[in-house]
Amino acid sequence: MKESDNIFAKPLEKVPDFVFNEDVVNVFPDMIKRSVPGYPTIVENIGVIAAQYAQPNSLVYDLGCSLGAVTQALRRHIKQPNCQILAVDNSAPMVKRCQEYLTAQDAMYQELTPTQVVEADIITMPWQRASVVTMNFTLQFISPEQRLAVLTAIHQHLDPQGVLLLSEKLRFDDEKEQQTLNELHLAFKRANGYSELEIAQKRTAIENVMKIDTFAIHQERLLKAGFSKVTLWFQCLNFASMIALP
Ligand SMILES: C[S@@+](CC[C@H](N)C(=O)[O-])C[C@H]1O[C@@H](n2cnc3c(N)ncnc32)[C@H](O)[C@@H]1O
Ligand SMILES: O=C(O)C(=O)C[C@]1(C(=O)O)C=C[C@@H](O)C=C1
Repeated sequence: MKESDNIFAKPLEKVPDFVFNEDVVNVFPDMIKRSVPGYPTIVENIGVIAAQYAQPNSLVYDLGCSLGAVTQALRRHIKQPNCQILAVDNSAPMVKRCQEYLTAQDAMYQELTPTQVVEADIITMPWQRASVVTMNFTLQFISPEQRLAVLTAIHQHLDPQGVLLLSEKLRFDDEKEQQTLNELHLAFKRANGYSELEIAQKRTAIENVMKIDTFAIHQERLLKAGFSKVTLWFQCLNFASMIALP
């Protein structure tokens, strides 16, 4: 049963750093839909875009898969023969629940792309060649000093006809733009039923563990990692999704 997110609804003596634990897993579908403007559109169209780049007989990564929303979209849209999806997350409760959801999807639909869910750390795991890599609001939780190495490894293992699909919360160098889009994001959260207390406590919880960059920094880092072209295909308020070509 999908629960509604009220993790930060009561005043906390000390707000702990945000962790993708069992409590978050239980409310995650509600939390991310009410916190990330455009999330359903991004997830579904990652499936559409990935299907244009997936190569036959290749691996597809969903990095930081959480409960597998993107993995399920990939399974619905990718039709190339003999593709395999590797859904990766370093949260044990996320991996356990993701496997349960994918098993349920298997029971409802025939001939979905075979998928394996693994608990692993993107920073240290061994890489395999792939034609599609998705990182949907995951890189922002990896420490900034480790992001280039991760993206370089992804590029080195990416099929020349493949693609990296990267979604991130953005910050903006222009002060007025930052203030406007940040305020509109808070309005989005209020419109989705979050109280001022929940918004404030969630901000405190993520401020040390979720470090966001500008689009320019993402673009520069991706080009440095070896990607040839970075295209912004979607933005809703301060949340965006990019196509990075090898
Ligand atoms: C905002 S959630 C991603 C949302 C998900 N991709 C989706 O579209 O529904 C971030 C996820 O990244 C995972 N994560 C964070 N750091 C990681 C790491 N170093 N290795 C693997 N997974 C990581 C977290 O456990 C969490 O499930
Ligand atoms: O920026 C915020 O206020 C958020 O809650 C963002 C965000 C995210 O982008 O991943 C943070 C944690 C949860 O995974 C859901 C949403």
